[in-house]
Amino acid sequence: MSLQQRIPWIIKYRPKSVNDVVDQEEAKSQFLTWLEAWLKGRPPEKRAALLYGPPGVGKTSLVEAAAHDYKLEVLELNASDYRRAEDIRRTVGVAAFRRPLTGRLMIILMDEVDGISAKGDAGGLDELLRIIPNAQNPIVLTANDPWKDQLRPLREVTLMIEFKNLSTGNVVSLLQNICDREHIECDREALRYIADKNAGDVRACVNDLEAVAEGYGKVTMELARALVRGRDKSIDLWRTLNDVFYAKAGWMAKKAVTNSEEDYETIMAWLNDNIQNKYGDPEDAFRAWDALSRASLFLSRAKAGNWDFLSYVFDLMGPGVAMARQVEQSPLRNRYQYPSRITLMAKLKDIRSVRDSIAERLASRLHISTSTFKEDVLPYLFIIFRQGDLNMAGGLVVGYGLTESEVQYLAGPRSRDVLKSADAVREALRKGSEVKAAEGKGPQGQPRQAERGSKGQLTLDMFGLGSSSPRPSDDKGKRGRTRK
Ligand SMILES: Nc1ncnc2c1ncn2[C@@H]1O[C@H](COP(=O)(O)OP(=O)(O)OP(=O)(O)O)[C@@H](O)[C@H]1O
Repeated sequence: MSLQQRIPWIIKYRPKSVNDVVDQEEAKSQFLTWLEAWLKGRPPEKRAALLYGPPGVGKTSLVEAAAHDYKLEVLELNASDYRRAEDIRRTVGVAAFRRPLTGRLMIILMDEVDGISAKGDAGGLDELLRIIPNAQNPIVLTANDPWKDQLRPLREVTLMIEFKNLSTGNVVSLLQNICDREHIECDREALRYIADKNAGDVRACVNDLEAVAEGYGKVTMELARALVRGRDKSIDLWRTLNDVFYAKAGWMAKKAVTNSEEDYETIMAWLNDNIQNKYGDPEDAFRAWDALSRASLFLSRAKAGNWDFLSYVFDLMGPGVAMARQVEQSPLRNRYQYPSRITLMAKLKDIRSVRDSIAERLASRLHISTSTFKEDVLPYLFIIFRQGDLNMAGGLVVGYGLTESEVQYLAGPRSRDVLKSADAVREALRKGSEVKAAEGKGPQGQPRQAERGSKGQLTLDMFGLGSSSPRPSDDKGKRGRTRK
């Protein structure tokens, strides 16, 4: 793994062994007794265990840690993705009766079974109930709230294991341990503050700790107070971005955007400006930006009253951006950056209108349709403006007469550099014109294009924007003009 990549602390410090799971002694003992019955070849009467309790207290961690200790495979599924009877049959149904090649047991882990709704299930729950009593592999279900009515039959056939919130003292020690291993200076009182604010949710605590430490290099009470109290905004946003960019599956990214306290446009602006920071591959980045621009389209339709479109907005902003990263690489290590004000405004106004205005103007210059432009040309413009040669980008700005907000759209965080480069191109063109004029006035009075090019001067031809093209708007009247 390259140094550029970083692993979020909740993954880095996930318990590797059952001993690392803190403060859940009773749950641990119940779960291990149940699992050991399986391992001894005497499957327990209840062949599924239902681990329940508040979020972020170690339910999933315990299952993964036990699998690690006993060298068992885990098949992890998300119940909300496996609602239909057919899906359950194809996944849990097959796995429950099959031994992996190692011949050892395989734990089937279904997260969030309380996400199964009675209405939308199309038989998923019934199918699960049919499989459990005969399963040949241990099935583990997790839930935050197992007391919903429709889960009653499931409660009857599973071993219910309760997980409680961790005590503040244990959470503080856990956070202190992370700080020590990261060599981060921390104030114990600040850790206590973070633990209190999150009321036993270790995932939230570790995320908050990382947000403070990563942003400031230390964890003081002052920082914890300022940041953790304001978590609804800054930390929630940070968490949303992290959960999208580091999502291992589409549903995780979707959950991140739907659970965020931020408004959709703000999340979009942040994602937009940080895609480049996180995705090193231009094609990944393009796919992510493309998904975002579609999300923006659906959002405007939703706001026009078609609220059904909101679910597409979530799909495109979350899984659309997360799954755009197809290469086998972790996101880059770069820190998140605040979207520049102009970008934010441009995005909030409407990303699409900027895109459409570029498409309309440039498509007619290139004699292609706007949809061909968007599909075949725009991706290259993104690459040139965001990662390519600045001189080329500057030339395109001048040649196509792009406005500042259009440059913002194409270049994102690099727009200032591109605008500067465009100024340099204008200046070079101006000087070129002066030379031309001077040569025109010379004794022979015969300036030759080829000679000027060979002197290394810039011309719009160099950018494929020769004089046959219509003149760019902000260049009108300047080309060929001489300065006295
Ligand atoms: N008891 C614990 N001991 C050590 N680390 C923990 C514990 N509980 C949670 N964590 C940390 O918090 C992260 C999230 O925990 P985990 O996924 O196990 O929570 P969960 O109870 O399954 O939550 P959810 O109900 O939201 O799925 C873990 O990666 C780990 O870093």
